[in-house]
Amino acid sequence: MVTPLIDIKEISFEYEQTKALHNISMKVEEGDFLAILGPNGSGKSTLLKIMLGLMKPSKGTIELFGVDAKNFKNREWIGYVSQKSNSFNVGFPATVKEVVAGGLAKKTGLFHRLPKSTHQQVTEALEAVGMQDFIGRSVSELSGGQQQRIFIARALIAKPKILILDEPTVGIDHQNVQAFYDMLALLNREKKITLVLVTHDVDTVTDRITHVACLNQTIHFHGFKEQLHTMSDEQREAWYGHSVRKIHHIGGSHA
Ligand SMILES: Nc1ncnc2c1ncn2[C@@H]1O[C@H](COP(=O)(O)OP(=O)(O)OP(=O)(O)O)[C@@H](O)[C@H]1O
Repeated sequence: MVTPLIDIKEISFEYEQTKALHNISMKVEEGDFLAILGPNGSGKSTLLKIMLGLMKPSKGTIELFGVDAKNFKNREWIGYVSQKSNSFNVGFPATVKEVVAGGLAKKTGLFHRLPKSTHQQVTEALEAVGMQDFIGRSVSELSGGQQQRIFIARALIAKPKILILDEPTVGIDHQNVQAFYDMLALLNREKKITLVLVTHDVDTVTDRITHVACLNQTIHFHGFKEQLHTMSDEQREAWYGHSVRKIHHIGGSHA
């Protein structure tokens, strides 16, 4: 049997007074392009942070690449682009090359001279996100969508096997969101990078993903997006409340 990249077993999580996640079990397999969907406050960011090993569940266990998260050493296998990465400090005059090369800092150490091979690695990472022509530009001069691609390149340069993105299209204008998801789908298909993301772009993301997880404290559905129509109206409503009509079309149901 193939080992899942992430295996979450019966986890729960509370923030002091707030119950955020309850008894969640799910696996992320190699090659998945998984979108975690849910209303505001449904625990999506919390779940990502637990997947990343940044927060410990109050109950349950999580295995990363078959190893208990507590003992997992190969952190570079898991890339993360946080929700706030594209709110870049415009006063900080870093170039695209410097920001992307920063993704190697864990390997080289922040203050070591970067080896000659770095330029090639930066170029390859930028090519993967369609930003190779911007290598010498100042990051603060780029649009929100371009900055987000740069931060993905920064995560990619460390050669992760899985990339986790928290609402990556925040700050990207509507017409560029489609192209952004196309770029992610290409990373998934051609570079074989497993992707997990949280998003509110239900309409746009649906064509590109392979799997969906519907979260609202518990998992209401997790599987191939084509099977989402097997959820009953009651299940959808329990998951998403009043906005349920908005997401009716996923998985081929046209209620
Ligand atoms: N640091 C924190 N301290 C206390 N409660 C928190 C904290 N972070 C999140 N919460 C609460 O935990 C619950 C889940 O929050 P979380 O940010 O994971 O939801 P989300 O689905 O990512 O929301 P959104 O779509 O609005 O970003 C919410 O009720 C939230 O108010």
